[in-house]
Amino acid sequence: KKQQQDVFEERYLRFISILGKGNFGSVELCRYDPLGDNTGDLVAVKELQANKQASMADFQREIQTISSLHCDYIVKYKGICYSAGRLSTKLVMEYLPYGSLIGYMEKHRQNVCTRKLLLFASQICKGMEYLQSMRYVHRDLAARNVLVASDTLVKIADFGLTKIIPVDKEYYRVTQPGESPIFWYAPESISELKFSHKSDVWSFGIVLHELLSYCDISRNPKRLCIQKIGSYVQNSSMAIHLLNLLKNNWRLPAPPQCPPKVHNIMMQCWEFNSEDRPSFSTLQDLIENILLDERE
Ligand SMILES: C[C@H](Nc1nc(-c2c[nH]c3ncc(Cl)cc23)ncc1F)C(=O)NCC(F)(F)F
Repeated sequence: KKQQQDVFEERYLRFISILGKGNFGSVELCRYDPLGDNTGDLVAVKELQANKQASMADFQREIQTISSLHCDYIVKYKGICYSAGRLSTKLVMEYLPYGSLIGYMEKHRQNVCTRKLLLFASQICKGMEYLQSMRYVHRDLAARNVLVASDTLVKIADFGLTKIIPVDKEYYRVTQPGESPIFWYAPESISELKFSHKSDVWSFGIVLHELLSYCDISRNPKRLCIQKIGSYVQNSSMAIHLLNLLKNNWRLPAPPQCPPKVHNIMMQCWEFNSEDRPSFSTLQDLIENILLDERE
C-alpha cells in the first residue's frame, strides 16, 4: 500500500537536535512544519554522512528495506526528502520520544519489573518473526537498535545492515566484515561471515541478556567478553579469542536475579550449531509461557 506521505519538502523540515550517529549516518530530530506554526509532526530524519565510505547504494537499500516493513514492532517509515543542495536523500521516520532501550533503561530501571522486560522481549520477537517472514536478516539486532515508543511498547530500528536471504539459500554471506559488533555475533558469523535467521536468533539471546541486565553498562556483552578474554588482546585478534571461548562452551553469565527459565531461553539461542537454536515463533511461545506461568 502506498504511504500516505512519501515526499517531504526540505524547506519545511525544521532541525531541532541530533538524536545520534549510526553505522554511516546521523539521525536528527526535526519538526515537519509546512504551516510554519509549530503544529507539524516531530520526525526522525536519517541522512548519509557525505564523507562516509558507505555507499549511497547501502543507504538506498536501507530505505528500500524500511519502506517495505509494516509491523507494530518495527519503527515506521514516513517518507523521503530530496535535499536539492546536497544532492542527497534523507530518510524520514516516526520519532519515538522515549529513545533507545539503553537510555530508557538507564532512566527507568527502578520501575521496570521482570514481566515488563519479558513483554519487551516478546515484542522484539514478534518484530523479528515478521522480519523473517519477509526473508530479511537484520544482522545488527542489539539493545542499542531497539527504540521505546511507550512504557509498554518497543520497536526494532536501524536496518542499515539488513540483507535479504536469496530464495535458494538459508543464509547470507557478507564479503567484508566492516565495523562488526562481534559480541552480538553467532559463531558462524564470526568465523565465516554467514548470517541467517538463526544468527539473528543468537543476537536475540544477547538482547535478552541485555534486557535482564537492565542494559547496565558494567554488564554489557562487550565488557563481559573482554573481561573474560583479557583487555590486553588487540581488536584484530579479539574475534578469534571470542570464537575459541564459544567453541569451549563459554557463554555470557546469567545476569543477577535472572529467572532460571529466562537464562535457559538465552542458552537455547546460544546453541553453537545454528540448527539447534529455536525459531522466533518458538521463542515467542517460550516467553509467553513464562509470562503465563508467573501470572500473580
Ligand atoms: C542513529 C540513531 N541514534 C539514536 N536515535 C535515537 C532516537 C530517539 N528517538 C528516535 N526515534 C526514531 C529513530 Cl530512527 C531514532 C530515535 N536516540 C538515541 C540515539 F543515539 C539511531 O537510529 N539509532 C538506532 C535506533 F534507532 F535503533 F535507536
